[in-house]
Amino acid sequence: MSSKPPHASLFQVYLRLRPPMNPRNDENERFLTVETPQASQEEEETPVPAPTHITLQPPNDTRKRAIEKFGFTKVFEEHASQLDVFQDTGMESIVRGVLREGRDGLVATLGVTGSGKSHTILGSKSERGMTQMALDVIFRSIETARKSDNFEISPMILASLTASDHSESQLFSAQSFLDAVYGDHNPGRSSRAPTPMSPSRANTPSTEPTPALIFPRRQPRERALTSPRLPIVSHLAVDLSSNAEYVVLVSMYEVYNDRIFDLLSPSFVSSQGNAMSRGNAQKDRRRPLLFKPTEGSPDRKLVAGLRKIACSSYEDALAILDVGLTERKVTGTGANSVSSRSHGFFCLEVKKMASKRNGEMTWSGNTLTVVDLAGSERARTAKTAGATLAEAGKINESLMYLGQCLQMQSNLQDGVKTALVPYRQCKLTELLFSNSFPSSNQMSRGQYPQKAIMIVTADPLGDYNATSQILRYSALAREVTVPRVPSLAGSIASVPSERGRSISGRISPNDGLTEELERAFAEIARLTKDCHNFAIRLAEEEIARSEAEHRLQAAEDRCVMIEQEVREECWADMEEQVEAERRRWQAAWDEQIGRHDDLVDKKIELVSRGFDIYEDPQSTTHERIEELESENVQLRRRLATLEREMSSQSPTRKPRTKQLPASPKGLSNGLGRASEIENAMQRVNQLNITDAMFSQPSPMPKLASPGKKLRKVSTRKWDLAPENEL
Ligand SMILES: Nc1ncnc2c1ncn2[C@@H]1O[C@H](COP(=O)(O)OP(=O)(O)OP(=O)(O)O)[C@@H](O)[C@H]1O
Repeated sequence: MSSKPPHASLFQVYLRLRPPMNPRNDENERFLTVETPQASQEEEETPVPAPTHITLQPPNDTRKRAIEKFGFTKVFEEHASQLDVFQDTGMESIVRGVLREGRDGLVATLGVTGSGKSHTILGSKSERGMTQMALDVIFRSIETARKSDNFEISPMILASLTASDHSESQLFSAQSFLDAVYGDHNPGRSSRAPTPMSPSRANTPSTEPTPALIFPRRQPRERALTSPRLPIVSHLAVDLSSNAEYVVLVSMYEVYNDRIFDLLSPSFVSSQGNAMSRGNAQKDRRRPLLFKPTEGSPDRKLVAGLRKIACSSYEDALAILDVGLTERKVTGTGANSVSSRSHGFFCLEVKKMASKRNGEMTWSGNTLTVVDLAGSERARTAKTAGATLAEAGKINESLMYLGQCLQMQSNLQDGVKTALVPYRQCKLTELLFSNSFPSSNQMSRGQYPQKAIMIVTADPLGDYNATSQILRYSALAREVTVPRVPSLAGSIASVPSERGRSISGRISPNDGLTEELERAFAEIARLTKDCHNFAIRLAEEEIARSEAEHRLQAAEDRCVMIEQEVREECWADMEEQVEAERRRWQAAWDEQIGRHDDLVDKKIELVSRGFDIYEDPQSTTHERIEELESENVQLRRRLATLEREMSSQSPTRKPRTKQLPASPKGLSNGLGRASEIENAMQRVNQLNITDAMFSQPSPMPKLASPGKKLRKVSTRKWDLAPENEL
């Protein structure tokens, strides 16, 4: 068995073994051994090649399982350092591809939870990971090729970068982004370029696009300020001959529950500012992004609408990485205290600027994507429940699809004509593989398939079943051996022939018996061979069964997840209904209370009226006086009219207005109107009396109704008007 030449596969697959966490305390049996490679016999001075194969020895249980042997591009044993892995996986050539050859690069880690994926990709407090080392190599390489020593990302550069970007992204300078995240208390960042509002920039035409840069304020984490500097990779810097300006755009996203979320534009702030502290129960209110062809890139899918941060230094890029990592979903499980619950994608786009004669800037470049996959896990081992278990279901499902794609890759190498790699089954495989198959159109435009490596991590003392599952679909080659049972037929066969020759030194005369024996031996040999073949088939079946078990496990996880989702939906529905009902009852209650209050008010009013009916005597008196005065004026007018009439009938008589009160009876004459005048005069006199009466304070009690009395003295029309008018 030999692993296939690297160029034949989409991914070069490396295996890295994790050292035991506590060597003294590990009770688990080691199930994985590294095959020692054979040194070339011809050239004795040639160093021993690196191991490429491992053997998986099933645990000694009742199940007779086959021994499996797996082949990889290279196997890194427990003692391999971060730098060994960086150098020997060919990261340098991947970075060179991005910087010089116009080829995208992809580095991903795959493994069971807790096997060391994040350690490999992101490092630890004392050592850097693949991402940081790749960033260091990139920045060291472009610094030597830069035209100017003091390159600063001006608003103009940012604007031209935005115009050249096809992924509908929002671009910000690292400085404005970090200012938004950390505010002013940002020690250790004084070396960065001035802010866009600083005086040195005041004269620059403000062409920087200004989409809202909202980010919950954070306290800078300790790690961001004291990031490790080891291992040193300065010797790996790529020589870039051309003098140009470069900008590195950093973007980060995670695939969580098969949806893509930007890690650099969070939508909510956790109280402690750490994703670890965010309960998984908290609803995900982030807006998922689409992986789609865009207007500027119709034949290639891109994650659209990401936030991209333009960095001109290693420190800036590191700070951005740190911000994104605090947003990533991680949680503590039974298998790993800091377990990644999403597949993290960290994209480093290296943009090279070329200025045209008219001063216009054009940008070209490629992307290095570093992927930290979430680990497959068994609910029993990880002791997960609820939302974390549901997440695990999604993780296992996406890894199962990834396994199918990787298996298809090894089939392609074997020359098996299979259908296309089924990478469109989930977001994870789409993101990992869609750039591996550029269309002929893209190829003609100089877009080559990406260079990709997969680092499979395994714990030789960990979970045998989960590890063998991962190795089965990720290995470039696989061989199954069945432990041989000592052949009974062989031992029997050897005995008579020995005996036959040793006894006489000649061929036995009993030829018939010998022939029969030989036939029997041949039969036994055939049966033994069959038996061996059956054993191999049995081993294959055993593997298929364990794969089916794995799928069953994934399906069960999915069921649990669906159940969880349904429960959550029902719960949300129920809550909504209860809330609606509560609101309805509240409204009815408020209405009832309102009505009751009105009723009480009315009752109070009625009761208070009964006790205190008050009429302002003064205002009533005034009204009455006015009324009577106007009546008086009318009466006087009437009187004057009557007098004029009378005087017109007897021109010799003088008007007797003043005498009227003195002798009212004297008016009773035969003219027919005298009595009327007399009445009127009486009324006038009465009114005068009433006037006098009202000008005095009212002697009547308040409750008495003066209106009634006054009404008696009011003049009625028919008292004065001529009869014919009535
Ligand atoms: N090569 C190594 N050398 C030293 N420590 C290691 C190594 N690999 C892993 N570890 C340690 O093992 C623990 C688990 O590793 P890590 O978090 O990287 O696992 P993981 O595969 O990313 O898990 P998950 O999928 O749950 O996120 C960590 O404490 C890490 O520091």
